[in-house]
Amino acid sequence: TAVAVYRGETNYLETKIMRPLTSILEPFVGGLVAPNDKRDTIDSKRDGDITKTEASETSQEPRKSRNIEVRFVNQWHAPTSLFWERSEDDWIQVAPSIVDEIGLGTFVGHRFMFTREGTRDQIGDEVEIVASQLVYTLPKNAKPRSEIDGPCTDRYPRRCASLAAHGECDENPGWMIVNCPSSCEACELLDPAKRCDPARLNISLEHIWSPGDLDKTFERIMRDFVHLKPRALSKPPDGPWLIVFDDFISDAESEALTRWGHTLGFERSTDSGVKNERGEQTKKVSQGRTSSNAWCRRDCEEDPLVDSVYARIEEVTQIPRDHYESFQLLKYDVGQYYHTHHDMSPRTRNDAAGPRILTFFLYVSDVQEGGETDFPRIDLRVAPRKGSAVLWPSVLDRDPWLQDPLTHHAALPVKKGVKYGANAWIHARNFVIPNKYACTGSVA
Ligand SMILES: O=C(O)CCC(=O)C(=O)O
Ligand SMILES: [Fe+2]
Repeated sequence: TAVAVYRGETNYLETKIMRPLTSILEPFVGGLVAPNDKRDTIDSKRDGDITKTEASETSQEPRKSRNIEVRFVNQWHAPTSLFWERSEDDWIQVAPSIVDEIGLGTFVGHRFMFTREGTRDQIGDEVEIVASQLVYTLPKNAKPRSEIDGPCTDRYPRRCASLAAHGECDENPGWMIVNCPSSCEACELLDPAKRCDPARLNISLEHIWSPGDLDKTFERIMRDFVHLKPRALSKPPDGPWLIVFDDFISDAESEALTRWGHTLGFERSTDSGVKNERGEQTKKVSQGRTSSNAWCRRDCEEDPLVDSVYARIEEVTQIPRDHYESFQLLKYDVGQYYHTHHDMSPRTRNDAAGPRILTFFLYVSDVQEGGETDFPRIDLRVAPRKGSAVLWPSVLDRDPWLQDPLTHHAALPVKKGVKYGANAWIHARNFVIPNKYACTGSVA
């Protein structure tokens, strides 16, 4: 098996190298997944992606016998990510951040490319591994492909044409416009200002809450959902609302969420950086957050045991589910944590979906020791207990466009056991439509 050396993150990369084929093109665009490639006909719907990738790995078997270890050197002015070609015109990220260089196990004939860190923005040319060369350098003066090919060029020349012919420009417009603008004849929509204009997306500019609605929502929850055993650890006027539900999800629901996390594959959590000119948010391996996570989309979201959790959150918050991000499933091993942060970034006020206004955090497992959610500014800690949940606002009652700084929080390190959790983030406006059009960089 390949041995990876990656700036102290050996485990992460080893995992990626040993099973790169289990994760589909997820990291390319904030919140979006590549459409299933229609060239492969897949009978099993649920496990379609996995079936497909296993098959393509087998077909590469003979090439793997020519394993070599090589170094990739980044002399470009900014950090880059590295992608392999998994099968013809189908690329997958294998190294999220190369500041100077990394070593990787690979095989002769394998093709790779560098991209701008955390995006699919190709920098320089594609290169093929040859037996006589052990070092591959991205030069200082390498140019983004978009500068050479023109701004409106497909990133996957063959695949884009095929996907467009199968209607994916309408089915999956965000990923398709960003990656296949030429095949979708959508050059003008590459510009996020145009693509994400709320008027074009036909979404209301209104905030779901008027001033005063936040307090009313929490008061109603305390009054009407006694069977979920809500306890207000903090409430106005002494502090922000912070409600723990001792009984929020069933064992079956908890187990379904954990199972989905493993099926989809937990990957090291990322921070989001700047947006590029196509509106893609760059992603960096997070320093402040050492957990791993997976996004519950598609089949996961449709699982009745996940659907029922969504339905309960809708009932409790009275905010429709098209304001929610997909569940972010989290896993913390011993020593892993998330430093103090806020879930709502003030700059998201201008996003089509508006800022996050509520966090529903689900505790999906018991933890033997550690792993509390800590709210340092109000001196409160919530210990994880399987089936419980905590709910807090990210914004202020008197002006729900503004961040409430008192709900900064952290996940304290797990000391013993494994912690599983799930975030449901709720936005001021419709999230689903902007997300479909690649207008919600801020997924993680
Ligand atoms: O794990 C926790 O307790 C909190 C996680 C969190 O704050 C987040 O993912 O934004
Ligand atoms: Fe958080």
